[in-house]
Amino acid sequence: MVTIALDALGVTLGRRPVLRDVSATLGGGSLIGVIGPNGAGKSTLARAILRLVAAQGRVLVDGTDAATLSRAELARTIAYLPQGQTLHWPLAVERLVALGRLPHLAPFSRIAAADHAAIERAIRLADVDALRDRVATELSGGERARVLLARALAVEAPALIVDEPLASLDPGHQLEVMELLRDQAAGGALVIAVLHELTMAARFCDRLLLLDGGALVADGTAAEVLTPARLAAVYGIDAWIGTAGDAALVVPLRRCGDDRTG
Ligand SMILES: Nc1ncnc2c1ncn2[C@@H]1O[C@H](COP(=O)(O)OP(=O)(O)OP(=O)(O)O)[C@@H](O)[C@H]1O
Repeated sequence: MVTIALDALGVTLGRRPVLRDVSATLGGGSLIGVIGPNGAGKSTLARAILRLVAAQGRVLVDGTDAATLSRAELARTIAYLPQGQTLHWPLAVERLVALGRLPHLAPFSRIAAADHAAIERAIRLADVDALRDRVATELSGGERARVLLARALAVEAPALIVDEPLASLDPGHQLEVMELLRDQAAGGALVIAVLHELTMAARFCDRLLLLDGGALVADGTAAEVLTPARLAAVYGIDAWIGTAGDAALVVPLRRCGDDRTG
C-alpha cells in the first residue's frame, strides 16, 4: 500500500496564496474526502500532489520526494480524474479507457494482454460496458464522467485522486461510484476524492480533509469534521446532521442568518 505525505504544501497563483502550509499523511487502504467551499483550494491540492502546479513544500510518495519521480512513474503511482474534463477528440469509449494504460507502455509498444485485462476491469467497474462502442464526445455529461473514471481506473495505480467524481451523475450512479471508491480503498488503494456532496462524504469516507481559504482547517472522521459550528463557519450554512438507519446524512437547511426555509 502506498503512503503519500504532504509536508507544508503551499501554492501561489497569480501572487495569491491559494494553498497554505498543508501537512497530512495519507495512507493506502482508505478513502479520504477533500471538502470545502468553492475556491477553497481542493483542486489545487490535487494538482499539487500530482506536481501539475508549482508548489512549495514537499510531497513524499512512500518516503520518496515526488519531485524526483519521472512523469511516467508518478502517473503509474497516482491515477487522476480531473475536474470537469472536456473531450476534444471523437474517440471510441474503449479506446479512451485504453489511454489509462499509457503510463505503463514503453514508447511505440503495443498494449499487451495485461493491459487489455485492466481495461476490461475498468470498463466493468465504472459500468460503461454498454457505452464501449459509442463515440466519447457524443455522450451525456454523466456518461462521459463514468467513462473518464474508467480511464483513471484502468491505470490500476496504488493511489487514485478523483476531483468531483459525482458531478452530473444521477443518484444511483452517485452511490455506485462511492461504493466503487470505497471498494478500491478496501482493496488497499489510497483514494482521495474531492467532493461537494457532504452526505456522500460523511457516509463513505474514512477521513475528511476540510479546506477553507487554502488552509486545512479540519482533518478527521466525518463526526469530528462535520459539526454544525464548522459548517456554519466554513460554508455559511445551517445544516441538519443525523442518520437514517446506519447512513449519515448532512442536509443543508438554510444560509446562516437567513430565516427563509425555502
Ligand atoms: N491560474 C490561476 N490564477 C489565479 N488564481 C487561481 C488560478 N487558478 C485558480 N485560482 C484560484 O485559486 C483558488 C483555489 O482554486 P481551486 O480550483 O483549487 O478551488 P476548489 O476548492 O477546487 O474550488 P471549486 O469547488 O469551485 O472547484 C480559487 O480562488 C481560484 O480562483
